[in-house]
Amino acid sequence: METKWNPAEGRLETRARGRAVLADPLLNRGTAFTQEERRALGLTGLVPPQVLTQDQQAARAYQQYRAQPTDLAKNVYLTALHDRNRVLFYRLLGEHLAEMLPIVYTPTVGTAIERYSYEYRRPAGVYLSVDAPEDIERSLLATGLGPDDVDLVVVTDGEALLGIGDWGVGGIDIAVGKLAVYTAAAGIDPSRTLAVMLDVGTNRKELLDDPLYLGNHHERVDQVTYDSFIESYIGITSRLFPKALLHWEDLGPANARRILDAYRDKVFTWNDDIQGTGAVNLAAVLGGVRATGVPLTDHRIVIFGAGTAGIGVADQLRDALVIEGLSPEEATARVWAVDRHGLLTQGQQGMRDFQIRYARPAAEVADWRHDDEVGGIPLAEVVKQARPTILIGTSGQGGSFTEEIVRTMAADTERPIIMAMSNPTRLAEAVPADLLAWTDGRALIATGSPFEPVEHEGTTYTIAQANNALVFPGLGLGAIVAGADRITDGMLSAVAHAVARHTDASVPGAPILPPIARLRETTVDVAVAVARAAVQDGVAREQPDGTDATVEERVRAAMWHPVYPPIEAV
Ligand SMILES: NC(=O)C1=CN([C@@H]2O[C@H](COP(=O)(O)OP(=O)(O)OC[C@H]3O[C@@H](n4cnc5c(N)ncnc54)[C@H](O)[C@@H]3O)[C@@H](O)[C@H]2O)C=CC1
Ligand SMILES: CC(=O)C(=O)O
Ligand SMILES: [Mg+2]
Repeated sequence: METKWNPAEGRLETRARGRAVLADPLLNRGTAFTQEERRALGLTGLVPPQVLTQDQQAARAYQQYRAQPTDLAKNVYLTALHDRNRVLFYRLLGEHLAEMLPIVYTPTVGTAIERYSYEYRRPAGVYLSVDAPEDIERSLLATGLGPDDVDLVVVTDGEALLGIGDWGVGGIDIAVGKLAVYTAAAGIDPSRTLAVMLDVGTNRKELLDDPLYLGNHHERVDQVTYDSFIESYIGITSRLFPKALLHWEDLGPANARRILDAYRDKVFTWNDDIQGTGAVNLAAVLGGVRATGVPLTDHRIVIFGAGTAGIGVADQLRDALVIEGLSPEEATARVWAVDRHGLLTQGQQGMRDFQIRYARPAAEVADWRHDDEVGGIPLAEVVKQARPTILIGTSGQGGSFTEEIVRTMAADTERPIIMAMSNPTRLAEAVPADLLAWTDGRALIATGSPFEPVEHEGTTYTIAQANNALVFPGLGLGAIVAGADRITDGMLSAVAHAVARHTDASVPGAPILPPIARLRETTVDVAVAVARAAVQDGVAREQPDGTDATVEERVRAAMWHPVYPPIEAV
């Protein structure tokens, strides 16, 4: 590689000179290069004479950011900064995390994905095509990264992006967005990460018909071709970058679970939508349950949208109920899962493998109301009959928690816990102001995308954001620090409990999750808990000595900070 970090000297060493320096976002610091650095790197005359401090650069960049007319324009501005000067991008993002996360992540990243081929400026990450599997290795090597150089790879195939569906190659934006959160929250070194787009086609006709669409112009490939491509990708990536955590994002429901089950015991991999969402949901439930004063084992849970995220959520709630003393059967029976054809019920046609466990016995629901349009027992009837104390939405169906449904639930439950987890904002199953109005302020609420606080009868309610962003950075950091080679259920459970320790929702209006503005602090605790769980579960290659302080010191020391390091022309 042209540029290398020299840990012994604590400096970057580069053979790059002149315009090549300015073109490399990991090296470029624009007007902040000192005169000496400019001379050594062949930059004299290639940047304006004045040398600025990073503070001055950050203030100017923030003004430019604020001057952008729309959220999409802000996203495009930040993407350009990310592609020009990565240190400055993270400095800005870290300083204005609560303000900018909705721009680089949900909800605006959803718009950026939809507009990808139109707003395109520069490539980001690595694009692997199903039509040329023989190029996988060459493309990954073209990054110049070697076996010790990569900690984390975020990959998507663009099929189920947030709740907006299949946007093909535009999915690269979610991989880049997730990496931005990893670095901003957990200080994962951005030069040690990779965003990968697996282009296996798209089934969105408007993209296929659009000559400007930048991905492969064919439909998604059949399963045999897909599986063989995935197998090649995993084999080659884990051989080239043996230490890297392979993060899966926004795969379609048919593939997400199958890939996780096939590989989670073989390589260092995890699925954010299944496992990360499960962990953040459990954290919110634990925070909410504490505020209700009713033990977890006495709660009844309805999940609306039994797909990748919904069943991931169900699985971790079920595991938590088992840890609290229920048998696996009793724990499973606490969950009613509703999908597009209504309540999952034994004998129902077309259920996915991973849904079957949650299908209710036909006898239990024999006299529950069937809705012909839905083709099964609708959510409203499930809420009426099952009398949930916890209602979770992972359906991507905006507004589906109607006033009638919420009022029915709240009639039976003192403090209903209601989580509208679907993204982006317009797909939330309900909005917080309505939930508070319909429950006289009694609901304990979380949403997947950020919402402003709500005033209700003299109390200000801060709305918890139940987004896997609250957990995946710490999970990644803890796993990397521990030198883990697998992600275990114990590590996920540790994540949820670590996050839940950061909340006290007993105060009126307080959120059931810690705020995004404190994400970096929460993340350190999550990472410590994960590193300890990795040791306990026997998957850590680096053995910390077991005391909290030491693990925490190791975690903090591993965090990258957005400062310009010394640089040496070699
Ligand atoms: N807050 C968070 O951290 C996360 C939120 N999500 C959100 O959850 C939603 C679902 O994401 P995935 O599980 O990845 O997608 P998915 O496609 O795997 O699951 C969606 C499920 O909803 C079902 N569904 C569709 N229409 C329905 C209807 N009318 N009634 C009931 N069920 C219906 C589908 O059949 C499918 O099983 C998305 O909006 C996504 O943004 C996903 C991951 C994390
Ligand atoms: C947050 C996330 O992973 C999703 O909405 O898919
Ligand atoms: Mg996702």
